Amino acid sequence: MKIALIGYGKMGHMIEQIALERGHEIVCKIDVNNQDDFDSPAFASADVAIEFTNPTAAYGNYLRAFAHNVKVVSGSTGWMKDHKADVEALCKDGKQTLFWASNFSIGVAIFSAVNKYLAKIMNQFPQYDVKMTETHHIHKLDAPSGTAITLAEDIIDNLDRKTSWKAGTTVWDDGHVDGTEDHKADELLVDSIRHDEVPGIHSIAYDSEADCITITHDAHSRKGFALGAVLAAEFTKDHKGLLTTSDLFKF
Ligand SMILES: NC(=O)C1=CN([C@@H]2O[C@H](COP(=O)(O)OP(=O)(O)OC[C@H]3O[C@@H](n4cnc5c(N)ncnc54)[C@H](OP(=O)(O)O)[C@@H]3O)[C@@H](O)[C@H]2O)C=CC1
Ligand SMILES: O=C(O)C1=N[C@H](C(=O)O)C[C@H](O)C1
Repeated sequence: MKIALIGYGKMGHMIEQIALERGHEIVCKIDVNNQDDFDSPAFASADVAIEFTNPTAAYGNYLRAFAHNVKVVSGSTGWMKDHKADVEALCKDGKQTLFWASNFSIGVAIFSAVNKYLAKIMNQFPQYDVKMTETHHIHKLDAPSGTAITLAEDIIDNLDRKTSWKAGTTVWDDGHVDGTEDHKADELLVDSIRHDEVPGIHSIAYDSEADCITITHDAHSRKGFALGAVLAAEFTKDHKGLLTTSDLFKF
């Protein structure tokens, strides 16, 4: 299939490599310096555009792709709080197509199922309090991570004693700490750590006086995210509307 890349940074490069290995053609690569290429015949010829940029650029990129009727697969995080409703309206009844996931790795899809199941079980055990910690590289622009927010929303949907999530502290490599651990009992605290070049670690801990149960997903590299994004693009070519990983990985 023909793929356009929007954003040619760490993820864009890895997606290109995996897409070529899987026999796809990269018809166009758009970065900050060649925005006019959105209006090129090469971009319009793409079956799907794969977008990995940043929290502020993502939504505008979707609009530019939709203007040329190009379907989008995107992993950019941090834009949902401002534009979730807009995107839902645009993709209603398959008018436009966006496959978005806060995390494309198969491992996180499995981890997410375990997270939901564990949260349900914990309704029977009020002695455990739950907390989440995510760790990423120091270049990351958003905190908490998109994956942490998705996992937190899944806990809130399944564990009666938590009704919302709250960003806790962000601890930096130099020891500097932003934010506060203050939170109400019904708020799920999500802490962040920004360290070196860590690709992404998400840990959920249920702590009681007697013991602690922790589940962790630890990405060894960005390869799993990139492979998932290419699998999503292959799926999106033949589907319409607002899509996500639960449409792709069914278990
Ligand atoms: N869902 C998932 O599985 C994953 C999601 N992510 C998310 O994907 C996003 C990108 O991550 P990553 O590749 O590591 O980040 P990078 O910073 O390495 O790459 C982003 C690229 O997008 C470019 N860019 C910025 N603005 C625009 C624009 N308007 N149009 C086109 N390109 C633009 C940047 O250029 P410049 O540097 O010049 O600004 C840079 O080359 C982040 O939001 C991250 O959270 C990351 C990994 C996995
Ligand atoms: O910025 C990153 O690198 C990552 N971002 C995503 C997120 O915010 O959850 C996914 C992954 O953890 C890497």
